[in-house]
Amino acid sequence: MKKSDRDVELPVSKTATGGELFRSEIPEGYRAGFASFVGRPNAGKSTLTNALVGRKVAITSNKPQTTRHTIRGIVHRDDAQLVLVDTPGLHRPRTLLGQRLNDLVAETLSEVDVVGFCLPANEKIGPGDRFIGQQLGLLQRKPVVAVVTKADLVSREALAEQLLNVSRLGEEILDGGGFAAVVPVSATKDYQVDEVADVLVGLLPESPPLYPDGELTDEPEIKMVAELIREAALEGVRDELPHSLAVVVEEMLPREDRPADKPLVDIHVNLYVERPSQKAIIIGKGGARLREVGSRSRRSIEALLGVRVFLDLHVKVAKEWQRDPKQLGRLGF
Ligand SMILES: Nc1nc2c(ncn2[C@@H]2O[C@H](COP(=O)(O)OP(=O)(O)OP(=O)(O)O)[C@@H](O)[C@H]2O)c(=O)[nH]1
Repeated sequence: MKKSDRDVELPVSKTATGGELFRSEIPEGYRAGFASFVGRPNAGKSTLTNALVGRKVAITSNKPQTTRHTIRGIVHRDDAQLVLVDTPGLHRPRTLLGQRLNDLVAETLSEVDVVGFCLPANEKIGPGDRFIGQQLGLLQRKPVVAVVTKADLVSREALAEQLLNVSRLGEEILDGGGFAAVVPVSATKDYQVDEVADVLVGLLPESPPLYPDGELTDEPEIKMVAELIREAALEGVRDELPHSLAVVVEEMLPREDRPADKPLVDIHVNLYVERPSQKAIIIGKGGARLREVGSRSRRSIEALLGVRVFLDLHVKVAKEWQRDPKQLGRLGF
């Protein structure tokens, strides 16, 4: 047994959700690395990520130096640690053009160990898939696993046919033998989710864990929650609110008097903007936008924490907070 260099001696720690997340022994043959799901919108990437990460989630916002991408979740297993990250270039190819896309693809090449290319079982392979596939073709020697999602929506025959079509696509777009594997999955019916994890883990390098299990404390958990809310709040209004939004989790506590099998975490959050006009943007007409931000981020927070969450969002104006060191400190910058 060997220990990771980074596996610092921490006391056994409990998260806000009660999970025990410390492990000091690393078995022989342990694998760890980064994977990223790509695929056109609606392909099932997020649902699969959530299903994989499930309750075993450990959240951390301490990004290791090897990646600048957002960590969606970490699958901790006895034999491996699979870190699921976003690769923006492949995620939303249509918003990027030419060189920039190529750069992002090259960046991905150096930063993830394996790519999971999601293709829905119930939809024909289309130009969007092909486009992403071609970009993946530029990732020389990077294993690409084709994940045929939403397998529950089609018959066995249709699934078999789609698997064949996907394999053919792999041979067409990837040099040297196509996809490393083609795996059907249903994230909502929990069919083959572990299989997807096994295949991805099998393609990771042997390595000690990138994130010590025991590192998880409430602090990075809170940062991650803030990051998720910030992302949801900026969705679609990034241009109007470039860097003017700070999210502060004021309190995150398990609610008392809940049955043990139905825990609930209360999260109180302030969103700070610089101007009243920005506040209006965040809140939206009749509060509609803020409600949407709340429900969208609540879903991802619940997936990450593995518990139900009550999310209480407030928007406040903190004038010119970016230029005021005192305010910056208070807002966690
Ligand atoms: N029946 C079924 N539906 C699924 C499955 N996985 C995802 N879906 C549904 O497909 C839709 C899209 O899933 P997402 O996981 O949001 O897809 P995505 O690829 O992350 O989408 P973007 O964020 O737009 O890129 C949602 O309505 C899911 O509920 C599955 O295994 N079975």
